[in-house]
Amino acid sequence: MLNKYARAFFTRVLNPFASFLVRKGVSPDTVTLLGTLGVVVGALIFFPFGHFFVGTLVITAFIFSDLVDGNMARQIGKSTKWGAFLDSTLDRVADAAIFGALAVWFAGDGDNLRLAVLCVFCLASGQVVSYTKARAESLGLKCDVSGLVERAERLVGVLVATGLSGLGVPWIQEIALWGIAVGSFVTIFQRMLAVRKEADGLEMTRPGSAPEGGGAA
Ligand SMILES: CCCCCCCC/C=C\CCCCCCCC(=O)OC[C@H](COP(=O)(O)O[C@@H]1[C@H](O)[C@H](OP(=O)(O)O)[C@@H](O)[C@H](O)[C@H]1O)OC(=O)CCCCCCC/C=C\CCCCCCCC
Ligand SMILES: Nc1ccn([C@@H]2O[C@H](COP(=O)(O)O)[C@@H](O)[C@H]2O)c(=O)n1
Ligand SMILES: [Mg+2]
Ligand SMILES: [Mg+2]
Repeated sequence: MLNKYARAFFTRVLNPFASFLVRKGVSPDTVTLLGTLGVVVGALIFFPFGHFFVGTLVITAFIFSDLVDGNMARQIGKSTKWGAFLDSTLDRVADAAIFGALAVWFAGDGDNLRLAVLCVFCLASGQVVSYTKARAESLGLKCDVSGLVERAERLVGVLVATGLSGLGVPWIQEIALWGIAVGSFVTIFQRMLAVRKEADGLEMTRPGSAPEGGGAA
């Protein structure tokens, strides 16, 4: 949903900054790499020690690089397959750092095993959500349904709630984590059903055709 409705707005807002970086000769890949590094370092330095508010601000500052890199690539007319691969792969790394660092806090000084497990579930289910689309596309199948909770929802949910929790708002983080966990679980099935439909449709038009791209796991 956010991807559909908020992306255009943020693209317009970030456009001047992306143009500035292009003029300075910065490459989209550099922005992808530095943005991810900032998110990972911000998450690992602050969240495992319970510094939720500052951590959220640092991560938020870097996470918007994910919208800037693609914008820059489009401005210079160099949207490459390598860039798409790098962007998506590092998205997974950033997501793992955010939810993993929160899990470390809750399993340790945060002393809340339920939330630690919930963070691990959010991490794992979020990665599966992304994998469904990546695997479908590698098989030449469309995964047209975005689903209830995509990456933007996961990030906004966890960051807003963690930032507010750092300011002392009670329960907000637990509510957001449950929302992300349930939403991601539903999204996995939404995407699997969509791909199943697409695969069945292709099978009807090309019965008995050999599976494509079967080598990858
Ligand atoms: C007093 C308040 C204290 C609290 C402070 C809180 C501050 C934090 C506030 C906001 C955090 C904002 C987070 C920013 C979100 C960043 C968005 C972003 O990068 O999203 C990435 C997403 C996807 O990008 P890609 O196309 O590059 O990636 C694809 C994706 O990874 C796919 O994964 P999947 O979805 O399938 O799981 C892969 O399949 C694919 O391969 C990959 O390419 O980009 C978008 O979706 C674009 C839309 C972004 C919308 C951002 C909206 C932020 C909006 C508002 C936040 C403001 C809230 C203010 C809160 C105040 C609190 C009351
Ligand atoms: N280093 C990069 C990063 C991205 N791209 C291209 O942009 C697309 C992603 O756009 P976002 O707005 O979601 O960042 C991606 O699919 C690539 O085509 C790139 O070329 N190099
Ligand atoms: Mg990007
Ligand atoms: Mg990305």
